[in-house]
Amino acid sequence: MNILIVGMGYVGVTTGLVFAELGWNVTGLDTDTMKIQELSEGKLSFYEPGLDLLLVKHLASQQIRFTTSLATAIRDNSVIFLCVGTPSDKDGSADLQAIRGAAKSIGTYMNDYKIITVKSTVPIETNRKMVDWIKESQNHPYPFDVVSNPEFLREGSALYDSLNPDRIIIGSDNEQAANVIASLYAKLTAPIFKTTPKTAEMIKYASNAFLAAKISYVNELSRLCETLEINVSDVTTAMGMDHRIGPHFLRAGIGYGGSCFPKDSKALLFTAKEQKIELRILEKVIDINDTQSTHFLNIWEQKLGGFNHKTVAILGISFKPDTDDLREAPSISIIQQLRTKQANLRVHDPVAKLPAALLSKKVQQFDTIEMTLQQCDAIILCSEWKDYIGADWAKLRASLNDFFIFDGRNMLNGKEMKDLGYYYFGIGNR
Ligand SMILES: NC(=O)c1ccc[n+]([C@@H]2O[C@H](COP(=O)([O-])OP(=O)(O)OC[C@H]3O[C@@H](n4cnc5c(N)ncnc54)[C@H](O)[C@@H]3O)[C@@H](O)[C@H]2O)c1
Ligand SMILES: O=c1ccn([C@@H]2O[C@H](COP(=O)(O)OP(=O)(O)O[C@H]3O[C@H](CO)[C@@H](O)[C@H](O)[C@H]3O)[C@@H](O)[C@H]2O)c(=O)[nH]1
Repeated sequence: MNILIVGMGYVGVTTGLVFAELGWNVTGLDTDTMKIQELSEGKLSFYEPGLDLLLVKHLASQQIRFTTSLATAIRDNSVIFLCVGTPSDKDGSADLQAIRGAAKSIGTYMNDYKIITVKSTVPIETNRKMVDWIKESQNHPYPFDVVSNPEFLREGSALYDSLNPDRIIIGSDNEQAANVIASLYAKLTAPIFKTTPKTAEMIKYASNAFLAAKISYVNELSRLCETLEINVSDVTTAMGMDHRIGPHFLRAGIGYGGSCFPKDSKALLFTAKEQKIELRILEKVIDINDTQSTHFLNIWEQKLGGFNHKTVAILGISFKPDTDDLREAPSISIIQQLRTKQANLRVHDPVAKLPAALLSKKVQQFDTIEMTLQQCDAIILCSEWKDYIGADWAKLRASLNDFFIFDGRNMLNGKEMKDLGYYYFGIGNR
């Protein structure tokens, strides 16, 4: 079967390469000609462990190819996966411009039966609307089915997650179309859950909002633990030993970021408001996340005696380790807050680069941890890269002017850092 993937971002590239790995013929399409040119040369436009090698492997095997030629790609492929972006609009709703654009192109260029599968995260009822958008743009009423197949991969472990999913959700009103999509995943061992398109759409949002809620729950708890002088990590480690709670997504920190939790929680809230239903827990989840970094910056400011004219190292700017994605990264909000407090910032990340608009005489990025820490008064850790966990903190002390470490991810051992002579403060973690 020939598969077309529309949208060559994190999800599209990973999905395409995974289908190539499973033995299918894949074409990757994007409107961004530069991206397609680079992919055709074996280069990724983003950092994601393992994908680079797989890209080179499947370019060589000709299991995957890339194009910007919409009409030909649509005609040549019977199964089309939509992996285009669905970013937040100003009002919090999902911007469906790219999805609608792709649907119209498919309607315009299709020449026989197609299964159009939506992998992008889209609001409830979008799959139903897709049918109308495609029909409106058809010159001839070729038959087609629209299937919802939401994606659950995490950045930083996209390949592993896609090859080892906990479940595969297939939402379709047509059993035959659902079976075709299920057959594409036959070599994976994951359970397949078949349902209606709108239930599939809801499963995606409900899952992300629940994971975000777990994080905001422990983040709010971390504020109380901080004042009561209780180590929140000890509390959550023990909580996680209860199999009804589970150990995952209980790490307190400066808040969740990334291209999904912030936008998807807002989009679900928008849908609820449209239906005049209150989702009060979700409202609080978002509010706690929006205020978490400021809550702890204020505490750290007091410990340090003010950020004014202090030199502060920011270690780890990506929204989580093993990615260079800065979308909604808490580090960016922290950098902006510290700039208004007149701090001088020295920034480091193993792969992510600060956008030029954020760089200035007072905000500079360096290539090594050692260079970054020169003459710093304090360090703020924003994402838990292994480079920081495994750093030689005894040696690094020599570069510093003062020894404050504010650990926004509770990634270092507080006792060990104090033994090395640092003033260590975490998130609800003394
Ligand atoms: N990033 C993740 O970890 C992740 C995980 C699960 C689900 N999702 C969802 O998957 C979708 C894609 O996310 P992403 O992070 O891969 O997005 P992205 O922004 O990295 O990539 C989207 C790509 O689509 C392309 N595009 C836009 N309009 C197009 C069109 N009409 N035709 C062809 N290409 C077009 C863009 O040029 C871009 O390359 C979103 O709905 C997101 O919520 C993302
Ligand atoms: O205990 C935790 C776990 C995560 N985070 C933060 O939460 C954010 C999101 O992390 P993660 O979920 O690992 O990464 P994403 O790539 O954003 O993946 C989420 O969003 C994707 C897009 O929808 C979904 O496909 C995935 O299932 C879902 O985990 C990051 O800022 C993490 O630092 C915490 O603060 N504490």
